[in-house]
Amino acid sequence: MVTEVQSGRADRNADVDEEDQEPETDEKVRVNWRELVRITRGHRLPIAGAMGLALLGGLTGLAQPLLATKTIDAFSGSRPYALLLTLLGLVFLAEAVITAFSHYMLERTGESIVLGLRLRIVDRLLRWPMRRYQQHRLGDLLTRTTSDTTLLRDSLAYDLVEATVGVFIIIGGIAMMIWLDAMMFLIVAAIVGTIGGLTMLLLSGIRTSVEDAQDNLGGMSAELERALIAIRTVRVMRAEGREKDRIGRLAREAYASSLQAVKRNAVVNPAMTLAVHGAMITVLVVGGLRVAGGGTSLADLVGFLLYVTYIATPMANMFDVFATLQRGLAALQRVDDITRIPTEDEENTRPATTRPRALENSPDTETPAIEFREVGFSYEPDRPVLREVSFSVERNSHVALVGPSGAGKSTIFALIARFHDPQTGHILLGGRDSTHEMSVDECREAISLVEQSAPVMHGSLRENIVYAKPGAEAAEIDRAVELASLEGLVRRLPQGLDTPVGEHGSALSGGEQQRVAIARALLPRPQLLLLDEPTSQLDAANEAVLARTIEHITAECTLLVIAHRPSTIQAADKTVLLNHGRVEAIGPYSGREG
Ligand SMILES: Nc1ncnc2c1ncn2[C@@H]1O[C@H](COP(=O)(O)OP(=O)(O)OP(=O)(O)O)[C@@H](O)[C@H]1O
Repeated sequence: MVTEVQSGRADRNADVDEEDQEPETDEKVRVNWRELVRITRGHRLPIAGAMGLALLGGLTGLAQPLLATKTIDAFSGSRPYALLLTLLGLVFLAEAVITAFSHYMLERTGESIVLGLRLRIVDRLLRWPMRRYQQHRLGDLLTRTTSDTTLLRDSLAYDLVEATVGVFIIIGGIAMMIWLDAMMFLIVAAIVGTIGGLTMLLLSGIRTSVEDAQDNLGGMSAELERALIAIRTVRVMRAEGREKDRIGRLAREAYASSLQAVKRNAVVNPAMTLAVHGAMITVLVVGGLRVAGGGTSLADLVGFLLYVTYIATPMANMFDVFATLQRGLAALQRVDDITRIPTEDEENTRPATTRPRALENSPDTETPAIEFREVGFSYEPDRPVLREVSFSVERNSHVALVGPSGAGKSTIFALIARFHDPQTGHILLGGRDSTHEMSVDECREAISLVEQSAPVMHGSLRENIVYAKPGAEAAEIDRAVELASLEGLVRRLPQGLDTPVGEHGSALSGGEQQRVAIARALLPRPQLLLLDEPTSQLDAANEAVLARTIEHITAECTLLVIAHRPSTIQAADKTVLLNHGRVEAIGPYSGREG
C-alpha cells in the first residue's frame, strides 16, 4: 500500500509541476455573433419553422403592392376589380395571421434559449471549485444570472424576429423594386446605403458601453449585498450614508455607461427617417419627372413608392437589430465569462484508480478513519499554510484539533472535504488516498461538516435537518434531533419541526443554530464528522448541551473537532496541536492546548 501511495505521490508532484507552469489566467475570450448563433443549437427546428412562416408572411406582404398596382390599373382602365380587391383583403388578413404566429414562435424560442442558458449558469455556478468563489462577487454573479440573461433574451427574441422577417421582406422588396425600375432603385440604394453605413459605424460602440454598464450594475449589486448582509453593523456604525454613497457611485457609473449606449442608439431613428424620407422625396421628384416624360407609368411609380415604404420599417428595424445585437453580445460576453470556468468535476478528471471501498464495509478496523501523511498546502504560491502535517484519527475516536488562530485548522477541514487538494503528501480516507483513488463525491459521501458559522437556511427546521437526505424517515429525523440535543427546542416551537427558522436561521439562538447544523450533518450517518466548535461564549446550560451532543456523536461516528473549549478538549481521546501550519504535539490533553 505504501509503495502504491508513494508512486501516487510522484505522479502528483509531476502534476503540481505541470500546474505551476500553467497559471490560472482566465483569459477573456471575446464572443462574437457565431456564439450567439451557437446558443440557438437545439432550437433550430422551431426557428426554421418560424422562419418558413415569416417567409410566407413576407411573400403575402410583398404581393400587396403588386395587387394594389393591378387594382389601380383595373380601376383606371374601367375593368372589373372586385375580385382583385377581395384578393387584396384576403392577402392582408393572411399576412396578419401568419406574421403573428411566426412572431410568437420566435419569441417563445428566444425565451426557451434563455431558460436553458439560466439553468446552465445556475448548474455551473453551484459546481465551481471553491477557490473560484473568492475571485467573483456574489452580487455580480446574481446580476449575470438575472439581468444579463434578460438582456440577452430581449436581444435574442427581438433580433431573431426582426432579422428573420426583415431580411425576407427587404430582399423581396429590393427584387420587386429592381424589377419595376432598376435605375430608381440604384438612387434609393445609394441614399439608404450611405446613411445606414454611417449609422452602423456609430452603433458598433454600443457593445462596450453596455458591457461597462452591466459590469457596474454587477458591482452595485455586490456592494448592496455586502451592506445588507452586514446591515446590523452598518446601522450601529451609522454608515448608511457612506454605504449609500458607495453604492450610488456604482449606480451613477452604470448610468453614465448606459447613457453612452443611449446616445448612440438615439441616432437610429433620425438616421432612418432621413434615409427613408430622402429616398421617398428623390423617388417622387425623379419618378414624377419620368412619368411626365413618359419614361414610366403612374402605376409603376405608385408600386415603387409602396415598396419603398414597405421595406422602410424592416430597414429601420435592421439598424435596431444591429444595436440590440451589440447589447446581446455584451450580455453574452458576461455570461460566457462565468460559464467558461471549468467546474470542480471538469477539473478533477483524474479517474479513481480502483473502486473505493465503503468505509463501513472495510474489514480492516485498524485502518484510521482519516490520516494525514506529510501534507503540505498553500492557497497562494510561497505562502505555505500547512507544512508536513501528519496525524491520524482512529475509527470511532474523538480527536480535538487545537491551535492558535491562523494555525491552519480550518484548512485541514477544507482539504478533507476536498475543497482543495494538497500540493504535497497524502490524505487517506479509510485507508485510501482521497486525492488519487477517490472521486470528490465519494470523499464527501463519507464525511459531514459542521462549520463554525453553521449556515441555517431559510425554510422550516425540518427542511434544514433533512437537507442531505430529503427522503429521511421520521425515525431517522428523531434520532438526529436527539443526537443534537434539539428535543427541547422542537417541543417549545409552536409548529415543532415545521416551524420556519427565518432568513439565515434568525429565529434561533447561536447555540441552537449550531445544533441544527449538527443534526443536519448527522442525519445521513457519516463515517466522519468534522465539527468546528463555536468560539463564542456559551452559557453554562448551552455549554453542557454541546458537551452532551459531542458525547452522543462520538458514540455514533468518528469525530474530528476544531476545539476551543477545555471541556471538548478534555473529552477527546487525542489532541493534535497545530501551530504555524505544523503539528507541534500529538497526545492526550495536557492543558497547554486551550
Ligand atoms: N481561502 C483562503 N485564501 C488565502 N488564504 C487563506 C484562505 N483561507 C485561509 N487562509 C490563510 O491560511 C491560514 C490558515 O487559515 P485557517 O483558516 O486554516 O486557520 P485556523 O487555524 O482555522 O484559524 P481560526 O481558528 O482563526 O479559524 C491563515 O493565514 C489564513 O489567512
